[in-house]
Amino acid sequence: MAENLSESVPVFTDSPLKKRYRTAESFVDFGPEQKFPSRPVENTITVSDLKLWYGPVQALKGITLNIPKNCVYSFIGPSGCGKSTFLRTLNRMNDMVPNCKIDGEVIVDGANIYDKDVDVVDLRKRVGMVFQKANPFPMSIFENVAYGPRIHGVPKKDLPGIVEHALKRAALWDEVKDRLKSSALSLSGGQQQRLCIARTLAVDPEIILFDEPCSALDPISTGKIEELMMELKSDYTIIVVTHNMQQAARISDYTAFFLSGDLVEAGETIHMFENPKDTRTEEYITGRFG
Ligand SMILES: Nc1ncnc2c1ncn2[C@@H]1O[C@H](COP(=O)(O)OP(=O)(O)OP(=O)(O)O)[C@@H](O)[C@H]1O
Repeated sequence: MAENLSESVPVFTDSPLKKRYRTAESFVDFGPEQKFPSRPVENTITVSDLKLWYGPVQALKGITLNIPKNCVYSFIGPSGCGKSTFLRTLNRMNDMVPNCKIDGEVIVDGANIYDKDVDVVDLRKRVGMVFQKANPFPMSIFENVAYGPRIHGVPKKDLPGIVEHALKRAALWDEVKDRLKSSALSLSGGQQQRLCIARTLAVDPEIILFDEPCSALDPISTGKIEELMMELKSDYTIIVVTHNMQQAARISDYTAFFLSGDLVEAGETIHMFENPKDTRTEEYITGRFG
């Protein structure tokens, strides 16, 4: 079995992609012998012909995309191409935008999240979100993480265990375990972002949407969040909007490239960066535009 698998998978050793990025300022390295088995994947989100308008302006022009379970999926593309808009359609965050109209289907766990009877609060518990700028509540570290479970009716006696577990999972526990009653606003920017991740994890989501989670962070804090996203995919599906192509290449299993409201190309990250099918993708990832 193992032999068959190793025969059937492409092995990238000294690829043009590695050369390209090594000669640029980045540190992208897919490792000496990364293997990408063609395996059957189970999708957690299936999007069909999704269109979105802000008033008269069409921001998404018919997006069709499958997102597999337990992966990191990056959305890339130039400013204004619609990647954040698309991300927000996956847990109906655009519902709050006046004059926003949506057409098409987003199936999560077998049900269209745009059906009339969908409980949006429950949807956002299952599909959590971490924003560009860390936004802790002006309360203690403990209360920030306990907030979600509390409003979802978790008994008080269970909160300390949930908070500890979420903070450990967000790789923050060791840094805050002796100051849980301190204000969350006393944490550094990177710690605040990990606290926001812990807050999201505390309500036990299946999918976590990250909207440029590192854009306000220094390289060390960015590295910690990237490492965390890669660890979390064993239990969650991670979807991340990023402007940083090196980041997409470093952390994601799959990448989708958007341009002017269209999905130009999507697939395994290694294949997209190594051998893009569309010249517009190639131009974007090689820095010729955007
Ligand atoms: N609330 C809104 N009302 C009206 N237009 C909007 C709104 N949000 C986004 N848009 C428009 O929709 C288009 C897509 O925006 P979106 O923020 O999704 O792009 P993006 O690719 O995430 O950009 P960036 O990388 O700059 O964040 C843009 O033309 C933008 O101006």
